Order: sequence, then C-alpha cells, then structure tokens
Amino acid sequence: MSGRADAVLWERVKTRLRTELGEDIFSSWFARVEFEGADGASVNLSVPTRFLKSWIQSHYFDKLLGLWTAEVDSVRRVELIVRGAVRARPAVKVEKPVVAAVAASPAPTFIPASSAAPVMAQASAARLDSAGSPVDPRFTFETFCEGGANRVAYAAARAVAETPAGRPTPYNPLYLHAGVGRGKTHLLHAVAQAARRADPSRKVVYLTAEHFMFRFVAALKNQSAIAFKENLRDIDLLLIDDLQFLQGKSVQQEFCHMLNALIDGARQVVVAADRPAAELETLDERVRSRLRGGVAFEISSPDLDLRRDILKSRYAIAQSQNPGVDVPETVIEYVAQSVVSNGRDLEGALNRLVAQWQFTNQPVTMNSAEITLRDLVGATEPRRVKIEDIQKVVSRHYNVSKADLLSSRRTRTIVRPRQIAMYLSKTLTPRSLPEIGRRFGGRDHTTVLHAVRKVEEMMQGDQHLAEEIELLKRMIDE
Ligand SMILES: Nc1ncnc2c1ncn2[C@@H]1O[C@H](COP(=O)(O)OP(=O)(O)OP(=O)(O)O)[C@@H](O)[C@H]1O
Repeated sequence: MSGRADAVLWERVKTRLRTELGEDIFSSWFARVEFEGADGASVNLSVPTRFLKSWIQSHYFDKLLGLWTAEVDSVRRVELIVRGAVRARPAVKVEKPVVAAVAASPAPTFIPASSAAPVMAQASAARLDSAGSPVDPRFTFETFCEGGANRVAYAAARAVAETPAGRPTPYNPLYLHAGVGRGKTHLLHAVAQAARRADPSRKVVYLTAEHFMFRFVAALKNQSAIAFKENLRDIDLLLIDDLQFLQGKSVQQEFCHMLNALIDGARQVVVAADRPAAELETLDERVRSRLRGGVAFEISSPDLDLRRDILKSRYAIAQSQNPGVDVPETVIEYVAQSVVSNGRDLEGALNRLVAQWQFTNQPVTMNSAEITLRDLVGATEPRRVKIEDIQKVVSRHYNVSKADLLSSRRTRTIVRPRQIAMYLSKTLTPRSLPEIGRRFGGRDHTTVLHAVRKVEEMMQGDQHLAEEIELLKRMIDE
C-alpha cells in the first residue's frame, strides 16, 4: 500500500464503518479519526484524545482490524495514536510553515472547575478536580463576544452563573446546541468560572460526556459506582458538554438518574450538544424527554459584526503576547468577510497569520493572507439534508410518486428508486437504519441495510449507476 491508494482504502473502511454502525455511532467515535499512514502490516490512525483511543480500542478494535484486513490481506495491526503526540513532532516543513506554526501555537492551560482558588489567567499545569473535567481559564464571559447569533444563549448562560445555589433559573435544564466551533464549550467554561467566583462554596462541576462515561465505567470496574453517583448528586451546578458523545445503555441510564435527581432537587443543569436533543438518536428517550422539559437555545453561525468582534478581541490578545505583530486592519477585515464558518476557524485563521508573521518577520499582506487562508476562505458548514428532500428528488428523477416509494409495491421500477433513496438517506443524513426504515413506510432496519449494501454493490459494477447517484446527490444538495 502507498500514498493515495492508502487514503482511498481508508475512505472505503470509513464508508463500511458508517454503514455497519450507523451515522450516529460513526460520527460519535470515528469522525475525528484520521489516517496517518500505513507501513507494511501496520496501519496508523490518530485520534484527538486518549479517551477516544481507549474507547475505540475496547469497543471497535476487532471491527476496525477486520475491515482493514478485508481491504488488504496483509494488514495485521491497527495502531491508534493520540494526535497531540503525532503532530507535536518538530518536523517543520519549509514549504508549509503555516501548518507547523499552528501546531506550535500555545496549548491552553487548565484549572479545575471547582477549585476554590480564584481564576488565574495563567494556571501552570493541567489538573483535574475529583469530579470534573478541566476548564480553560481563557474561556470566560469577558473573552466571549456577544452578537445576534448567540445573544439569547449568552444571556441564559450569564443568568445561570449569577443565580445563587438552590434557586435554579427557569431554564432548567438549559440546553445549548450549535454546530462545531460556535462557542458552546467557551460558554460552559465561562459559566463554571463565573459561578465559582460569585460563590466559592457552590459546588460547580463541568464534565464532558466522554469524561462522564469514562469515570462511570472506571467506577463500575473498581466497584466505586455508589460513591461516584453520590458525588455527582451533591452538585449545585452541573455543566455537561458534548452530549452527543454519550453512548451505552447503562451509562445513559445513570446519566438520566443523575439528571432527574439534580433537577428534582432544585439544582441547575446546563447541557451542550452539536444538535437539538430530538436529533440525538442514540440517546435514551427518557434523557431526551427530560431535556425537552427544559429550555433549548441554538447558537447560530456568526454574522459579519460578530466575526469582526471575535477577530478584534483575539488580535488584541495576540498583540499583547507578540509585541510588534503586524496584521493590518484591512487583512483582519478580509478574514471577517471571508472566513464565515465559526469562531474556531476565525481563531485558526488569525493564529496562522500571526505565525506567518513570526516565521517571515514581514508584515502580513493581503496577498500572503489569501494564500495562507486558502482552505478556510468560503468554507461553510454542510447543509443538513432531510429525508423528505431525498424522497422528493428521487421520485421526481425516476418518475415515481412519493407514495410509491413508501408503499409495499415490489415492481422493479419502484424497488430500485426506493433502494437508491434509502441508500442516499443513509449516506447523506445522520439518520439511523431504524429511523430510515420508519420514514420509508415503516420498514425494518434490515431492509434498509439490505438496500444500502445492494446499491453499493451495484455501483461497483455499474459506472452508469454510480454517475447517476452522484448526479442525484448534487441535485439534493442544491
Ligand atoms: N462568540 C465567541 N466569542 C469569542 N470566542 C469564540 C466565540 N465563539 C467561538 N469562539 C472561539 O472559538 C473556539 C471554538 O469554540 P468552542 O470550543 O467553544 O466551540 P464549540 O461550539 O464547543 O465547538 P465543538 O462542538 O467543536 O467543541 C474557541 O477558541 C472559542 O473561544
């Protein structure tokens, strides 16, 4: 195996994982796995956290290896590496200074959420308190830029932080949802820190869903589950981040008990996730229903004013850390106009420009900025495709009615478009097989799986069909 061929194989393995595990599980555990290379019998993949590594190793390792071996006979091992360890290598490629510089940008320093010590701008090392995940001291309300996209979420978060213990806000649980990089984590960390500052005796715990799972599974293993549960139920303010990663029946049940106990006991809960609760399909219905009983606010993508504000406040910080740094206002405006996706990309864009200045010791010009930011400019979040859109486009294209697609009729002229529509629903939406089955006239999930496999198989032997499906995808995307 080598070069491009490896990457193609990895795409195929991912497609199979997606089909076999369902979009939700795939995006929870594999969306952040990256292919690092292959070396004879060994395939190297990287993941962003140690937790993800151990979870994949214990739950999906055999499947991963099996799928690789099915592609390449000689593969005997799949190595999972934690990305920080891979990327932090000092291998600075001269032709790509920007990437190296971004990797070299300072890592956040952390303080524990429930530490009684005042929040300091520069905590020296990452520490973990007994119940929570680390909180980044830079993520405060003061460094969060407010705008139309996040105004309501911001106000609700502030209200939570300022409301004394024992008197939860009317938003309980408060559910914040948004696509990547729009500031959910920043807001949760800001709440944790402000609440601590307002009342150091208040028990505030910030936990990522991954960390909750990890702690719960570890507590079960060493038989300290009861202490773990009691510790969590004694909290005044609980902040749960990245709820979409909460997996596993017993973990979800425990989470649900905790949620009920806290809310019924007049404690405040705040939850953040990348989509509305109703769309978290792998989440236990009882948890979803409890979340629906609270108040949900969405953070939408930043408008131009907010993008400008985020960039300006980040640049002010960069100036204080890098005396003499020179990114002209026109370039900042260019970034605000053209990097439209989210706060993380804006921050990444600015980091690159600052790194470019550090590497070249030259003021950043419009031309050089355009080259440096080529891949970020104009990037938007993919539009969410709905099953109805797919059904509409497929029925129009094959001249069958939507009722036919959903019916039990088995004539060839209907079966084929129906299978294609199911295949497209599986590959273009995050819907699970049972959900797709329900949306296609109440079919069983195995029927959907059969359709997906059948279409994949037909596409391999029929170039014409493969092109037709590509065309349908484009039509659905329009
Ligand atoms: N309104 C904002 N003001 C200031 N910084 C922001 C804002 N929105 C996002 N950011 C910055 O963008 C980066 C990404 O934000 P954050 O990690 O909070 O996003 P997220 O919504 O939790 O994304 P993900 O779901 O990918 O974890 C952070 O560095 C954050 O400080």
